[in-house]
Amino acid sequence: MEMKRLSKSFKKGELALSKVDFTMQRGEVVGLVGPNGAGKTTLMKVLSGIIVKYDGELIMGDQAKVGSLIEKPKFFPNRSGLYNINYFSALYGASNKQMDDIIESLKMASYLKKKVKHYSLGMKQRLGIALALISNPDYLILDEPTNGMDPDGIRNILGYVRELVKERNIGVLISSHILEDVENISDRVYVIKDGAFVNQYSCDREHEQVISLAFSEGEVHKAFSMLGNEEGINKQQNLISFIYDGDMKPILQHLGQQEIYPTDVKSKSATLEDFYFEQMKGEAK
Ligand SMILES: Nc1ncnc2c1ncn2[C@@H]1O[C@H](COP(=O)(O)OP(=O)(O)OP(=O)(O)O)[C@@H](O)[C@H]1O
Repeated sequence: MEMKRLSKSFKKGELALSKVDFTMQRGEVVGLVGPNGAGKTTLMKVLSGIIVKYDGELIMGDQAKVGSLIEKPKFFPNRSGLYNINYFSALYGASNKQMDDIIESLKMASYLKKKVKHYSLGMKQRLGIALALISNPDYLILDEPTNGMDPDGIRNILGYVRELVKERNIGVLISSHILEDVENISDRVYVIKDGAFVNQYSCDREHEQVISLAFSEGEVHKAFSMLGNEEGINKQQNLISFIYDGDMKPILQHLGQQEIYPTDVKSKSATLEDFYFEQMKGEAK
């Protein structure tokens, strides 16, 4: 699935998405993160065919099917979950065996006979995922699928999505504000801000470290101005931190030449969260 130079505006002169290039292969999980209003849902709606008026070129394999869970899916609220599942299964010609597998994997059996209007948010999310899978899609688009779920539920859903990718070789695009979840499940993550992709994060970048250097109060400002050209550098009180993938020795020697020595040096593996805040610099945390 490929999207070239996607632009979308809802209001004249205001672009919700601006020249976005996107690709997703079958067999991979792609994350999508960004602040409220960045354009995540709009992109997902275009990719899943809910929004059909846009500028740009969407390229998809012949007869590729897309299943999606975006915002509030349309259920029959006065009917049971089972009724909803049977209704949509009949519509898409899904087999009973296929539906039984989905129900079992999503652990939905205990509340399937309840009316959907009495479902909790997490139950509705699971039903939405089940319905997105009924058409046996090649690509699955999930907009905040773990919203409203308890920790057990989140683990179950994310584990299930990973299994689906492996067993059925589908491609999954998933958004969430829980960056740790996105990092755990994705192969790579697009970071979107103000309707444009600002960067991409690869989830196997183990080599990158977040370095934290502590300085005495008298020296922290001088150290900051000396290190100021390190990418994504941050200063909080007497701590200076930045993402770094090289040898620290030259940096410490550079400071040492001015007789500035950190009182403490710490490093930890960089995470999606570190990367995200580096990209969002200037935004409120
Ligand atoms: N139907 C619509 N009519 C008018 N403007 C819209 C519509 N849908 C989205 N927008 C605008 O497009 C921009 C992107 O919205 P979108 O819902 O894609 O953001 P998002 O990244 O999914 O945000 P969130 O994290 O809050 O879900 C916002 O400025 C929003 O107000």
